[in-house]
Amino acid sequence: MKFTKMHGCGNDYIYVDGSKENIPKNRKPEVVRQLSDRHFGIGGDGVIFINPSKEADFEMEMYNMDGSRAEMCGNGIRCVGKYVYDKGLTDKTQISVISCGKIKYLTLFTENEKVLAVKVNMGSPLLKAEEIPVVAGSGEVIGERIEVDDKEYQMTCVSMGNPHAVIFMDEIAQLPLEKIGPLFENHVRFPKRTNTEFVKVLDRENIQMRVWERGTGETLACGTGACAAVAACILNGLTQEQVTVKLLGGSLQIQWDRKENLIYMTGPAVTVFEGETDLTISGL
Ligand SMILES: N[C@@H](CCC[C@H](N)C(=O)O)C(=O)O
Repeated sequence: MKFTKMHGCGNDYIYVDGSKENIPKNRKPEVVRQLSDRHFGIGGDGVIFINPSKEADFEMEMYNMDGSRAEMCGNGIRCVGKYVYDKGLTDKTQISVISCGKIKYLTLFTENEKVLAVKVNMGSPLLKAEEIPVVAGSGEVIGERIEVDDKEYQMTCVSMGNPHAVIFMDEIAQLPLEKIGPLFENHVRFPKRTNTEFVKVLDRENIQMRVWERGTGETLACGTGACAAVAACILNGLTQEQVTVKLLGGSLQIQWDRKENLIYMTGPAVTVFEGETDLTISGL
């Protein structure tokens, strides 16, 4: 099986051309776990299949490291844009990509025929509790109390197609994410589990963020998480509409255009290496 290893701000995935590599859908979770393993596989935060689509230019089929499917992936979709352009699968610099039935629109920024950065219209954030989903009284979950490991936190919940709980903190550098991350992810209030963003507001234009991702653990960056964090900042009156999100692996520019109610994400997309792997080890 041929693959390309790519990352966006250090959030690294294994990219596979689904039109060429025919892996049965029911075997994908197991193959994903094996390929993502950083000791016994290629290593990555998960696997993304790029498939043909009738509704959009391309389809993104995204899996977390544990083999679970995710509805959307912000860093991943920028790399999909780079993959299809750099490999000549399109010559357009404005493309559409569908994931789990939702179409996103990408603008590709190129230099010397290669994509360096991508701006994505990530659509409107969903704020109603049942849309996220989070167990709460009806309406939006903004600065609501949640108890984790005998400690009280205030969370703001946002769906960017996938679920996010945003927690504001004065300090995040020393936070024991390995301990508290899984407790948020699997908390009884999140029926589909959750991604959790721990955010320190630096000023009205800059925030710092660490993330515990559903199905993967702590990653160096999360694009949908950065969008959710900025939406949460604005809902809590903490920042302006255009914000730089500083993550462990780099920075993303996020804008929530309140008039159009659309979130735009701009950031890098990088190819690390290409290779071929023998899938017979997983019995295929
Ligand atoms: N890292 C991604 C999000 C990947 C999916 C997430 N773990 C989930 O299960 O929802 C991003 O950049 O958005």
